[in-house]
Amino acid sequence: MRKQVIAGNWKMNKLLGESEQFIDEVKGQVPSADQVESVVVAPFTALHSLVQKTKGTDVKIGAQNMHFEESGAFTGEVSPEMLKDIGVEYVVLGHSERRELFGETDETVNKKTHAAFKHGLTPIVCVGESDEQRENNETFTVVENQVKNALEGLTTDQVKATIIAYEPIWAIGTGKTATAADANEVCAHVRQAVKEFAGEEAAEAVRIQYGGSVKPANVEELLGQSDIDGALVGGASLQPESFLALVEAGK
Ligand SMILES: O=C[C@H](O)COP(=O)(O)O
Repeated sequence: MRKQVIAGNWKMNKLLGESEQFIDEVKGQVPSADQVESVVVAPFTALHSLVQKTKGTDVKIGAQNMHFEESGAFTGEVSPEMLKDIGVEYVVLGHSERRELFGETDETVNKKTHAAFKHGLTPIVCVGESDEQRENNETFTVVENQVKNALEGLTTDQVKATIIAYEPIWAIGTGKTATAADANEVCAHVRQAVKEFAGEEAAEAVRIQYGGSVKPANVEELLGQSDIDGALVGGASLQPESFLALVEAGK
């Protein structure tokens, strides 16, 4: 049985004080990390403080992106070592908004995934199709290629430790959620792609989240699906009570 992982991706929201207040409200309320992984993926500006505030609690902290290089002339970027140095444990890679708006590619996602493991960070690798690709019945091909390109060169153990987030672009921030059955069908195809790429053991171990307008009203049905092992949540993760409802559903 795979442990569910619920990650709240705040995107470009919350000032430092708001971030700290959120953690103060949830850190003693989330279920044990033995039951469900509760991850807050905050802006860079809050990461150090939130890591300090969550030490010894069941709340884990993640970053929304990072570079793959160790250091150098990459203005505006943050290195894997910088995240590890302040105690960040997870990093979201290849989010569709970074692919669409900031030129992220399968190649850079793969380099970043390798860099994450090199520095002891758990990658949450995002894949998902556009509305047009869905209309053209290209969903399976798109996500399969993104998965295999992201995992290229990883060891079996690294694949097993990777979290893959299936996020249909047309469901992100739109209020349109894939039906649980449709989401599960694609997540099962992602798992099959992992099996073909890295074998049965890796396919059974890898955790696959669904993301795209997840909220307390629909999370139970989604997490009850055979091939969905968690959720990557945007809007509904910004409020403490909503976030707590989401992680409770993951127990
Ligand atoms: O990273 C989170 C996804 O983009 C989903 O965002 P959303 O829950 O606001 O649709």
